[in-house]
Amino acid sequence: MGQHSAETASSSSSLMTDFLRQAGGAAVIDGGLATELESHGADLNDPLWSAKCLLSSPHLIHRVHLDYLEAGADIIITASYQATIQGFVAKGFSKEEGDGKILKHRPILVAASVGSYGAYLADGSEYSGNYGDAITLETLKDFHRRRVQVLVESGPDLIAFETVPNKLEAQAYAELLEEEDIRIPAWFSFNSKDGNNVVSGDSLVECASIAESCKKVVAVGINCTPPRFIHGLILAIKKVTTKPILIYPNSGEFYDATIKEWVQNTGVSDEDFVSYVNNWRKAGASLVGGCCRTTPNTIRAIYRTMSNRSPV
Ligand SMILES: C[S+](C)CC[C@H](N)C(=O)O
Ligand SMILES: N[C@@H](CCS)C(=O)O
Ligand SMILES: [Zn+2]
Repeated sequence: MGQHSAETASSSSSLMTDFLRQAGGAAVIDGGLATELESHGADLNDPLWSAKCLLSSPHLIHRVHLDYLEAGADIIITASYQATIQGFVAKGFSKEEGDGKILKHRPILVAASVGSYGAYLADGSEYSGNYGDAITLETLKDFHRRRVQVLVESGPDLIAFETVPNKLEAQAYAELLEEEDIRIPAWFSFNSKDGNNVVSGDSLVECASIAESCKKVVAVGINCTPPRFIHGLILAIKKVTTKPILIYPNSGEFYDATIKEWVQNTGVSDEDFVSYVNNWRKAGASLVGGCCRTTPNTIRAIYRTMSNRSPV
């Protein structure tokens, strides 16, 4: 490893720990972006899902990011989850456009979202992680390569590889970060539907170990997963990582991909969601927020609960 890349690796690895130290030992991540876009009237029944608003209503995205910052989020995640080169080309675009960067009034990190190949399929495959034998490590690296480069060129503080459903995609991201010599640190966030493995059935511990061994990864954790599973998942991740642990669960509701709606009205209320937060912190999570079906109210409540932060 040359001197330059050694320096990069060390500045990458300190970004999150420095940020957490400054924030008092823990930080708040924002909540569901798509959920809020919908509640402001956006129709996300589209192959691009929330990324459709980058084209049709960027003012709404701006508004939702500000709402989350006002609610207390220290880290906001961009609308690029389902923004893929292939998805925009299918809409008749060739090559253009990037994300704007929000003005910082206090230390804030902007995390560029990268949703999985399954998210691009727009059929809920990010909750199965079953891509079939035709999809190989190389396919996945090639699928993500250019979009990751485009996101990096837009200057985010972090790349958020989120809702990662299987081990193959985690491996693809880790190799891509190295091959493309990406200088922006990343987090890996997996999802689970059994509180034990990631959604494909691959071992969470093995997935988290891939994140652990990648120098460019500065935090590892779980998102878009029911709150009731989170405590056990944190304990599992803790066995294999020294990196900060992040969690941003969904409300606990179920996504029906055929009708593209959240169908069970049995989600966890904001109060209940927040009642978990101290336990998650004690279990070892230092970054806490919300994913689908959580709102600025959820984040405000998390922020209040975490206001007496102490180093972990
Ligand atoms: C995290 S899920 C709710 C995202 C949407 C899905 N990829 C779809 O397009 O239906
Ligand atoms: N960042 C995305 C996550 C989807 S699982 C969103 O909040 O809409
Ligand atoms: Zn989600």
